[in-house]
Amino acid sequence: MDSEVGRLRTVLLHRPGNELKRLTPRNNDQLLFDSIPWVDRAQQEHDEFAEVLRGRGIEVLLLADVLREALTDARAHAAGVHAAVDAMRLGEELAGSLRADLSTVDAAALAEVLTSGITFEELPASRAPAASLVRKMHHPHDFAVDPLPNLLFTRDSSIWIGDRVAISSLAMPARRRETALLDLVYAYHPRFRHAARAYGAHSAPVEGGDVMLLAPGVLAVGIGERTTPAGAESLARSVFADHIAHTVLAVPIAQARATMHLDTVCTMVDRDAVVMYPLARDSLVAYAMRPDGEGSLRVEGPEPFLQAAADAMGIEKLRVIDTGLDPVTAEREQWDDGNNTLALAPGVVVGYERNVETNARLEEAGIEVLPIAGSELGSGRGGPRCMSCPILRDALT
Ligand SMILES: NC(=O)NCCC[C@H](N)C(=O)O
Repeated sequence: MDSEVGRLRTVLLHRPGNELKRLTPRNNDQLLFDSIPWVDRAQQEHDEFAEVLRGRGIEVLLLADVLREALTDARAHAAGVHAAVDAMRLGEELAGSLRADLSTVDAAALAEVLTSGITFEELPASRAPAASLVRKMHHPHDFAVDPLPNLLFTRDSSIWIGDRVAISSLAMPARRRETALLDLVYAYHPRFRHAARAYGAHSAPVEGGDVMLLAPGVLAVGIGERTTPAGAESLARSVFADHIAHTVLAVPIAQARATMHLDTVCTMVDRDAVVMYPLARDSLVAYAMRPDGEGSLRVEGPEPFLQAAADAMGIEKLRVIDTGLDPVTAEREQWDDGNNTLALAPGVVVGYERNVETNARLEEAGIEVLPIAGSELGSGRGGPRCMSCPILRDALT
């Protein structure tokens, strides 16, 4: 895959499941949701999103399916149990007994534990109550295995670049275990087990929402709340070593919840066009990393992002679709992921229907917007791009 906008062929989504039912007003901040979603409606909205993609001939893979299928491999099952049970949290006694229990469950049940977590109350009653201080002292509703409600945002946890997949190293504690799940899927699912890797899940943090394939050979990487300079450098070294990119632009973004990833302020909507939060337009800068020809990097800049991007892409100008919004509407629609579109082909994007003004300006500029509902999906602060991991796109010709 070499761009953001080549015709999309295969995409990985996660239909939100029981893990969203774990969210409460006490834990939603820590679990990175801004409110408590109505789960049935979120699922309905997500089904509609998937249908829009299927309706355009795109193959939709669901994470729960590929995870379950991967876990039918005994090695994956063992790795899944290992990833679920944290002896530092549970103590040796309880960790040992939970490991023994999970080793006997089938792939579907293990997948459910890995995604939805398990509370102390849900642990088998017979397990180590006398020998486990941890079990006795925890509140029954505490998590023995944390749920992963942010699996919904498949964009962030793995990234396809060229014919390689990079498993992200996620920055926030609430998302770190997603790495292990995606690693299982790519290592053991028959469809993926021969996929070559890029970067390395144990490197410094890079999240997929920060990584943008501006053009064949050209990446932009947001640096902010999630992706660190060290992470961007690791990714650059890896893609240069594999000859799948010649330029990586590191783009500092505000370290704030509203702008947690580069794709919250900017996404590509055509080969040479982006939709961008107006305040970012003139303020974004980029540091350009290129191979120095001797196995290391050369870093230049900073210079204005739009110029650096156009130069690296070999075009005269990267068009910014001017949403022309007043500052208040722009801020509201940015918060509601108006700039977070998913391109299905050059000039065709999916966007949340609620961003009426942004979508109207995109249409005026000749971009076809396929609207989807997102009132509940958006409670985790992510739009169509965040909720999708493209696996295969046609090459840009
Ligand atoms: N690419 C994205 O911007 N993803 C959105 C992730 C939202 C999720 N609740 C998070 O805070 O990580």
